[in-house]
Amino acid sequence: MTSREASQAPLEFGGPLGVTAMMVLLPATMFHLLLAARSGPARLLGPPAYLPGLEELWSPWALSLLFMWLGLQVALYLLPARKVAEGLELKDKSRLRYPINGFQALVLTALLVGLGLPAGLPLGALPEMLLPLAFATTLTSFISSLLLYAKALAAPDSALAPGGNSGNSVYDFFLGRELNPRLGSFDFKYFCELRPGLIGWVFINLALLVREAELRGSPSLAMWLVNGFQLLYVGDALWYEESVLTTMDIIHDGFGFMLVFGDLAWVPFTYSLQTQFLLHHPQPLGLPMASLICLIKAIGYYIFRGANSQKNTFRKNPSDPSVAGLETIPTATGRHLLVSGWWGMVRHPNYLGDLIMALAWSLPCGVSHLLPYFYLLYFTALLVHREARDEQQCLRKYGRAWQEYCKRVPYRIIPYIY
Ligand SMILES: NC(=O)C1=CN([C@@H]2O[C@H](COP(=O)(O)OP(=O)(O)OC[C@H]3O[C@@H](n4cnc5c(N)ncnc54)[C@H](OP(=O)(O)O)[C@@H]3O)[C@@H](O)[C@H]2O)C=CC1
Ligand SMILES: CC(C)=CCC[C@@H](C)[C@H]1CC=C2C3=C(CC[C@@]21C)[C@@]1(C)CC[C@H](O)C(C)(C)[C@@H]1CC3
Repeated sequence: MTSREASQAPLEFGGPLGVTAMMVLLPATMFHLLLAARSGPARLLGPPAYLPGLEELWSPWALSLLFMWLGLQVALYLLPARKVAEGLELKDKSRLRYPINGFQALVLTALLVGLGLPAGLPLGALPEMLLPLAFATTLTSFISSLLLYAKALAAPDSALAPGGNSGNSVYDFFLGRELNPRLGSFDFKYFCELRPGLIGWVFINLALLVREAELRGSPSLAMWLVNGFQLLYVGDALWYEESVLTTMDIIHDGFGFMLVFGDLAWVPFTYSLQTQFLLHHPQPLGLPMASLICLIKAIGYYIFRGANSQKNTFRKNPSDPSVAGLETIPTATGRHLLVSGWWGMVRHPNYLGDLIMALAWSLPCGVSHLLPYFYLLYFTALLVHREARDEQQCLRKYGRAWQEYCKRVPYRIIPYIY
């Protein structure tokens, strides 16, 4: 698509007004959740228990800690990788190369933290710093997005993202003008999508567990479960790091405020909401209920991993024995669409598995409060919207073959319901 064609593409997220509202509402929601989790009533809806002053939000220490963390993750990204993968073909027919060493970065970070703890690393003090850390990360996200936008103004047409190149500067700042901003071989979007925020989320969870042990003698079963489930999710994302190269975020979306803030701030500070809630609102959890929750998580993970792996294997090598027997329909592009197996059940089985896992992350927090279910509610909205965006893109890509697929597999995410 030329930049002129792209500028005529329909605007998403409600256009410039919609994205302006999101740039205010997303950080405001994140701070509301951080404050609500530590307040007595822990209300999801309604005004915050109190409004923090600037002295509670701004801390040079938090900013230094954030930069040390980003520096560590950059250093780990630059270490030799077990594999270098190629991305999908770009407009100019070239392919970018990406290091596959995210899991290694997680393990090395864990080793460093593990060695640091007996040497006096005050991990249990981190929960007290969440508010200033989130503030520093939000400021950093705004400034980095501005720098990325300025960099993109000088980028050639072929480097622009299909969506974020409308000509409206507010809209393009939010969606991101450039598809794959890089400094040399360092890829900002790929780095941010899987490293500082995702790995940061695991260590924020761990810090909350350590703090609970300091306060109450030992971590609760609920805290162990949420930590374990979310560690599995992040470990899985990094183990299968290469599959992120075919997601909408990497191949379609530019790198603007939405993904910068989403990756760096939203993921670590709001996805850890359940463990934040549990620190301040301990919940009793018996073994029978814990076993049931583990079963729900296992079912969700089975569907999520099965569906994602089936599609990735099929896209890489359709004659792989694990997918060769599946029924498919041809498309004019030469590619095929799966119509049996996981992708014959609903059109987004991976979303279904992800949503079931999201439920399992909230259940250990009991049913007395709505707050720990925020992730499930937000994630449902995000996936319903994402599914609609993906359908539009697939319809454009595959035309009649996509319509045929929709006829053969009429449900989007939940069999017989939606
Ligand atoms: N925790 C979080 O915050 C988030 C998690 N996620 C998770 O990320 C994962 C990836 O999601 P996402 O990037 O949205 O998209 P998907 O992995 O669902 O990929 C969609 C693409 O798959 C291909 N496809 C669709 N149907 C078929 C079919 N029948 N046969 C073969 N290929 C098909 C199409 O691309 P093509 O044909 O070009 O290959 C389509 O564009 C999901 O598990 C999701 O739940 C996503 C967003 C946020
Ligand atoms: C509301 C808001 C700030 C929107 C930005 C959305 C981002 C938070 C998400 C967009 C796509 C994402 C993905 C993951 C995390 C959340 C964001 C960045 C992901 C890395 C989570 C782990 C998964 O296994 C995944 C690798 C498939 C996934 C990729 C998409």
